[in-house]
Amino acid sequence: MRVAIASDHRGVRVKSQIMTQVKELGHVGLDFGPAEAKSVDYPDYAFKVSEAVSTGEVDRGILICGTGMGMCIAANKFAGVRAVTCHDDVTAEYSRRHNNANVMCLSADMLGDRLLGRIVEIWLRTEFEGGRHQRRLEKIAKFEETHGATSHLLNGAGCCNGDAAVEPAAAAPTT
Ligand SMILES: O=C(CO)[C@H](O)[C@H](O)[C@H](O)COP(=O)(O)O
Repeated sequence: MRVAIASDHRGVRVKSQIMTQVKELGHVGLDFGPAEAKSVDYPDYAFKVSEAVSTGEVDRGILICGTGMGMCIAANKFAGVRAVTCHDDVTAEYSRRHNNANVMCLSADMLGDRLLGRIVEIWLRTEFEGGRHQRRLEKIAKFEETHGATSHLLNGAGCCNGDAAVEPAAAAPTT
């Protein structure tokens, strides 16, 4: 599989550890940054990876920040992205078996290296079960389609460079 991996400043060390592991497991690991542990904003990196998953450029994404929570919130704004925060063997396994998660978010601050390694291995090797779970995911996909709350592409809006993604909406009249 092609796996895009990114982090914020808190996850840079863990990112390179996971990159090595992903390659050792026989996958193609793609580093979506950042290259150094200087303070950055996690949504910029979540958006890069989620866009790649959403468009099919990669099969899966792994995102690492302090808690694994902010990355997950940002990642789920993209069509077709099913991002989860995993913190143990069970969440790693069931996020695949039942949710067919295609983006996994991890905490660099709270999980030790051995546990992280186990979570990554389980998440990459566990298959989706389909069946009744497929029906449920189709309901989510349908909602996404009809409500159009997510965007497919960043369209060069520049938000991955830390700039504003879109022009601010016109200010509402105050009177
Ligand atoms: O989950 C997160 C965001 O919700 C992360 O913990 C971030 O890494 C964290 O918010 C970054 O905080 P910092 O004080 O700027 O390092």
